[in-house]
Amino acid sequence: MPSAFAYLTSEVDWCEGNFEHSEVIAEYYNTISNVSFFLLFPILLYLNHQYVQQRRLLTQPVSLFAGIFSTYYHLTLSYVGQLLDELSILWTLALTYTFWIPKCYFPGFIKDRTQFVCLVGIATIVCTLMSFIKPAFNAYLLNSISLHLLYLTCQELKKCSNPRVHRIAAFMVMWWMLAISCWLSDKWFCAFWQRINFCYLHSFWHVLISIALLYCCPLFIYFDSRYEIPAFEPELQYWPSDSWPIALPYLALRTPYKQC
Ligand SMILES: CCCCCCCC/C=C\CCCCCCCC(=O)N[C@@H](CO)[C@H](O)/C=C/CCCCCCCCCCCCC
Ligand SMILES: [Ca+2]
Ligand SMILES: [Zn+2]
Repeated sequence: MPSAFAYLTSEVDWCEGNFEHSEVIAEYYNTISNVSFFLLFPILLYLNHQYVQQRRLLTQPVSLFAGIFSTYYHLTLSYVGQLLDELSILWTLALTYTFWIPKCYFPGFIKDRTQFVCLVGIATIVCTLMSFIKPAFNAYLLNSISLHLLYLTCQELKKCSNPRVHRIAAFMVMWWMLAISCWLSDKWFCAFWQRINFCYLHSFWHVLISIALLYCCPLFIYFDSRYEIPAFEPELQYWPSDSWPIALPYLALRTPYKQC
């Protein structure tokens, strides 16, 4: 029986041909496209430094682990690589949920954040154990979390008339839809993509979901700051400037309201 660390032992093999461009890298483009995850964290940290200073909180460092393990997974297509890839995403999402879900979205039977942390902890442990049984199924489960994030976004948008916030949410949804279409298409229609010799959709997914997160994170920290740091006025802005055709959204915290 091959070791769980051995090449090509993972349950899922993506559409890109294996060892086509290198003798050591199983899926070349799927591996190098992970660079987008490594760029994500420093960009978010740099742009949203005011928020980080105030809240002393940003779980995005964990997205670096997602990048490292995703690189290892596509490089080897090993069973351990697949597990680490999924578990790093699962635990990043769990951390994000425990810190950022506003209290008003807790289930009715939950009284405070401590109880909510316990609930998320139990769900995460169950999903971690499930990963060992059927890692391929867990990938669908992880993607379905995006639907819950979408629901939360809709609920928050109902309470907010700021057109900038609505615009950033619309861009986030657009990038996410492009990303998820690539992920699903690579999985389900691989025979078609092989026929036309274009098997790179999973690497497109890596880049597109990173772009979606560039919109998702400022948006969610904007919602969070309205609940948790009411002394500041949050404002979504674009770097380097609003007028540039390509610009990155970030959260600026305006000077505290004057207290009488
Ligand atoms: C401050 C608020 C932040 C909000 C949410 C941020 C959550 C960040 C969580 C995790 C980082 C995601 C890193 C993705 C790594 C993907 C690696 C990968 O491609 N793995 C595949 C195998 O190679 C695997 O099949 C993929 C599994 C599914 C991953 C699902 C990730 C969902 C991330 C949520 C994105 C939300 C975007 C907008 C939603 C409307
Ligand atoms: Ca492959
Ligand atoms: Zn991947």
